[in-house]
Amino acid sequence: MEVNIRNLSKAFGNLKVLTGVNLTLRSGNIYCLMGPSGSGKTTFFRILLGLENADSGHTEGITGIKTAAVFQENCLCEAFTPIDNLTMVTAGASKETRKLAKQALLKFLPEESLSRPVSTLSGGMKRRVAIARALWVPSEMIIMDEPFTGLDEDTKRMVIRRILECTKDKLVIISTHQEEDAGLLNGILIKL
Ligand SMILES: Nc1ncnc2c1ncn2[C@@H]1O[C@H](COP(=O)(O)OP(=O)(O)OP(=O)(O)O)[C@@H](O)[C@H]1O
Repeated sequence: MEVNIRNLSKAFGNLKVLTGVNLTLRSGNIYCLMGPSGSGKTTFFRILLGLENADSGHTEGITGIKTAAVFQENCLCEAFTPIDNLTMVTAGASKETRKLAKQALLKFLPEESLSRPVSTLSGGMKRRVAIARALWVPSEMIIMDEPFTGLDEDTKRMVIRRILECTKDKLVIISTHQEEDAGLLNGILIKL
């Protein structure tokens, strides 16, 4: 799968956020999107996800592809458990599905945390649930907006190992402020 982004521009009033962005993104790669705060990383993701319209330019190859995302705000259902947060994004919540969701989450979190409401988890634990959910849902493309925020160094490295294991044939785009993350992810650097 190949996604082509051609001459993409976006402004909010007088503020030019994206100006003539040209990129070709291919499955099997992890792209690390870097740029100072306010350079338009989230805006770029929102355009790819269809949540925002570009002012000009276009994207090819993205219509209809299954996409998973980690947003900066986690976007979890706080009253529900981590297991519920995974099963609710896939069809059905059979015993078997719940068992698989639990197995997926155990790679990220201690067992005791999986059956209490997300609202009782720490910030870093919530982040891990959001990442586990994006890796759990069937997808061809995964977008992660600063997924490592709030994770300590060891946890970040564990999460990166999981991302590498789970995304082999997918197109993955991850924004980060740490250039070393691109190295850890064997990622291709994109500077905005
Ligand atoms: N809906 C909006 N209306 C007006 N301005 C907006 C809107 N969305 C984003 N902006 C502005 O566009 C600029 C880019 O924002 P964006 O969130 O894309 O940056 P970012 O690179 O993701 O930043 P950070 O690294 O801090 O998350 C910022 O100046 C922001 O205030």
